[in-house]
Amino acid sequence: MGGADDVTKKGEVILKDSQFRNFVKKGDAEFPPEKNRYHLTLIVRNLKGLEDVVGLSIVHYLMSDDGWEFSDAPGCIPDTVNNFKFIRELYHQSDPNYSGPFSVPVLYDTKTKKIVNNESSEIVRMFNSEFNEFSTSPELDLYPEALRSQIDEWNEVINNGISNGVYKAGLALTQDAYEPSAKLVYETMLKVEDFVAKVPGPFLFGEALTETDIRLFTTLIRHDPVYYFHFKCNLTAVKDLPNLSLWLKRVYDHGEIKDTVNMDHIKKFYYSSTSKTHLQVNPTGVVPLYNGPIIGK
Ligand SMILES: N[C@@H](CCC(=O)N[C@@H](CS)C(=O)NCC(=O)O)C(=O)O
Repeated sequence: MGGADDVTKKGEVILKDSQFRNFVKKGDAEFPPEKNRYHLTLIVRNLKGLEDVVGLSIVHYLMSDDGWEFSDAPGCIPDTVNNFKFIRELYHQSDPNYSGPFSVPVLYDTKTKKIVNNESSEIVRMFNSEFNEFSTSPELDLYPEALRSQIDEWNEVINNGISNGVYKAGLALTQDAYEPSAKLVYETMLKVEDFVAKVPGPFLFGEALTETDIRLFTTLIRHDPVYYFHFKCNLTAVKDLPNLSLWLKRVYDHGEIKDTVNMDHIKKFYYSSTSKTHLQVNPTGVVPLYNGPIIGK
C-alpha cells in the first residue's frame, strides 16, 4: 500500500489516498480515450481486450528503498515510453514536487507525458466504460447500473476490512496497532464467506462478474500464501472457508484472469523486497514455498 512510511505514535501505519485522480473520458479536452496513447498494468486491461490499445510495463518484483524498478527480467516489461529506470521518475515527470507514495498501478498518458491516475479502482472504471470503441469485449460491464449500490457497498466493506486491513495489520509496529486490524480482517473474511454462501453465484452478485469480484480476488489470491504469514492475518485462511474457496477458484479460472497472476512475483515482492518496510517484516528475505489453495504447491 502507498505511504507505508507514515506511522502514528501508537505504531499504526497510515495509508495515504492516491493523489493523481484525473479521468480518461469521452469529450475530455486533456485526456480523451485514444488507441495506443495510454500505458499501465492491470487485470481489466485483459478482460476488456485492450491489450492492443493500452500499452503495458511490468515492474521488477523486488522493491528497494528506491521503489519500483523497470526491468527486462523474465515476467517484466521495461519502460518503452521514456526508458526510465524507476517508477518514481514517472511521478516526478508529472509533478517534480511529488513526494510519494510511488505506487503502482499507474495510468500514464504518452502524449502529455503525465500520470492520469494512480488509483486502481478508478482505472478499472475508466477501462470499463471509456475505451469500449476499441475494446474486443465492449459488452462486458463490470459496473452495471442495476448493481451499483451493492457494488459500492461491498467495495467499501472489502476495501476497509480486507485490502487495507491486511496492510494495517502487517505493517503495524505495536501489538495494540496490530490486533484490531487483524481481527477486522478475520471478521470481514467471515462476513464475505457468509455472503457468498447465500448468493446464487457463480459470482458475488450473480451470473455477471463485477469489479467487486476482481477487487476481492486480487487480495484473496494473496491471502493464504502471503498475508496469512507475512502480515500475521492468521485467524482464518481462504482454505478454511469453503464458499470463498470455491468462488476464488471460479474467478481464477474465468477468462484470462489466471494469466494475470504471477505468484512467484507476488511472493518475492512481499517476502524478499529490500525496502525498509518489507525488510523489517521479513529480514531474511526467505520465501515460503506454499502458493495457496488454488495454485497449490
Ligand atoms: N491506492 C492505490 C494503492 C496502490 C498500492 O498501494 N500499490 C502498492 C503495490 S500493490 C505499491 O505500489 N506500493 C509501493 C509503495 O507504497 O511504496 C491503488 O489501489 O491503486
